[in-house]
Amino acid sequence: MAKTIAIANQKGGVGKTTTSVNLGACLAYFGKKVLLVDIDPQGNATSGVGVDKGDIDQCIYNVLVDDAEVKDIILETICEGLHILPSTIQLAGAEIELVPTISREVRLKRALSSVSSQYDFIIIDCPPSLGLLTINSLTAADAVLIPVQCEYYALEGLSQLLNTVRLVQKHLNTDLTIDGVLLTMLDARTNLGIQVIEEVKKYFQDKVYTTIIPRNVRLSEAPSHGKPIIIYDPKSRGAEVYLELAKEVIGSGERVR
Ligand SMILES: Nc1ncnc2c1ncn2[C@@H]1O[C@H](COP(=O)(O)OP(=O)(O)OP(=O)(O)O)[C@@H](O)[C@H]1O
Ligand SMILES: [Mg+2]
Repeated sequence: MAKTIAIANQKGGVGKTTTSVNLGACLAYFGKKVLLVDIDPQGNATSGVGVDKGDIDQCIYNVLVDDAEVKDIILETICEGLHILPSTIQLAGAEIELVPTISREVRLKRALSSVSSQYDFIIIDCPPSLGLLTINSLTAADAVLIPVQCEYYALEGLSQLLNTVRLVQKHLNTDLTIDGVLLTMLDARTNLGIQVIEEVKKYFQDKVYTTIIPRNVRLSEAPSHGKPIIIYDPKSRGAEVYLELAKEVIGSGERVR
């Protein structure tokens, strides 16, 4: 069985997709079999691994709404060992279309269980909201990784996210753990970044990843080339830190297959 990690924060632009794509690619680089699940209608993780959204007939929308088989929709990516369950803008309708359906919160979990044994890790890139798509992700996950940008108001909104995690733990997925907070986009030249690190560590203590992701221009360029950083610029600082994060994630325990 794969270890399933949801990358979630309802705040926009904190590094969820950058982390999903690059953690996924780096885990695959270390020989792990990885499924990247794009559950954001923006489809940034899909294009970030080189898949042209215009070429896709069916996406995760069909899995969630039409009960399509996951195995028929998964695509290979430019990284060996990294597969993607893609998303397109069609998914935007799912949030509303799922509302009146039976077992609407467990659809992703059920769908992924059919392929889980084929992977070491399943990484879910969540949208910037706490709606049904994020609830489905938290219900399907063993762990949640929360990217937090090293900026003012970094902790704002986190109590709402933690509350949602607690509700999912109580009602839908008792096994869900918070594996950690990942500090992202640190600008080491500013005192602000250091202050945010201290504040986050005070609040989350040992639940903060040792790896901290700095601001790195190569990381922001890579998506427009449809490549994860280890392919776009393997010698960059961005590649180094995401490899470090992948090691940390592998070290913190895979499920025994
Ligand atoms: N470490 C970094 N250094 C420089 N730029 C970064 C870094 N991480 C992310 N970015 C850039 O910041 C922007 C937001 O990142 P990203 O798309 O990963 O956030 P997100 O949380 O997925 O956003 P959304 O909530 O819209 O899904 C993107 O343009 C991305 O390229
Ligand atoms: Mg995103």
